[in-house]
Amino acid sequence: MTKMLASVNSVEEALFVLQENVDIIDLKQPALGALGALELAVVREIVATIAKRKPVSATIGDLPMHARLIFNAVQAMAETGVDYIKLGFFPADNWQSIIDQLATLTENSALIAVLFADQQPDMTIIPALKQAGFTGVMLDTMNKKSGSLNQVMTADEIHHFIDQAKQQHLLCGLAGSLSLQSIPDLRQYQANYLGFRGALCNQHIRTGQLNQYAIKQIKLALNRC
Ligand SMILES: O=C[C@H](O)COP(=O)(O)O
Repeated sequence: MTKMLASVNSVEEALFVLQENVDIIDLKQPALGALGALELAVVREIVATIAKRKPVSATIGDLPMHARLIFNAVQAMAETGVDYIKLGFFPADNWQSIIDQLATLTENSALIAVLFADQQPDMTIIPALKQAGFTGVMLDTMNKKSGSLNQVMTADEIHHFIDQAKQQHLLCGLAGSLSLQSIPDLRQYQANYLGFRGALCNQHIRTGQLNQYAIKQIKLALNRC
């Protein structure tokens, strides 16, 4: 079954989606970018409040591709006790050296690499992620105005991504301005989870308030996947 990841930015929102029984509670500050980070103190508070009732993931922010900066951010996030740490691979030519450095953290932390579908991501990196001990890889979009995942990538490209991730036994997720209407089409990929923020909010405004009806509809549609 394809699970539902819901991105939230506060203790209140985390409790709200917990009550709606989403599968993964993802901590992110949408106002700060595609993978905007929450303050570590807020992350710690949410981890304590959720108290293992659902897995919690968190992003480390839209950081420049500096290996030491990313290493430090991942290490600091790991200390909050989140179950998964999501880090974005933004366009750069040093992905391999970043992956190599992070390999020392994967023994104790579950890392999820986020590749950006609207930035022509280099999917040949997927075996290297596995070799370094990453737990998963997902697609998202960097520019939230560029359209949804299935508008910026062809079905063949998405299938290729899923195949590569599954061949490496990595958890694989899909996100990027997904909506309730995209779910029937996304079913074919059999991803481990689909991630949502904008579609969970009033008027699909990702920095706005969560909408209970929208969350329920998406959860129901995913139950049919
Ligand atoms: O990881 C999932 C994201 O929070 C997706 O955000 P979005 O639906 O606004 O593109």
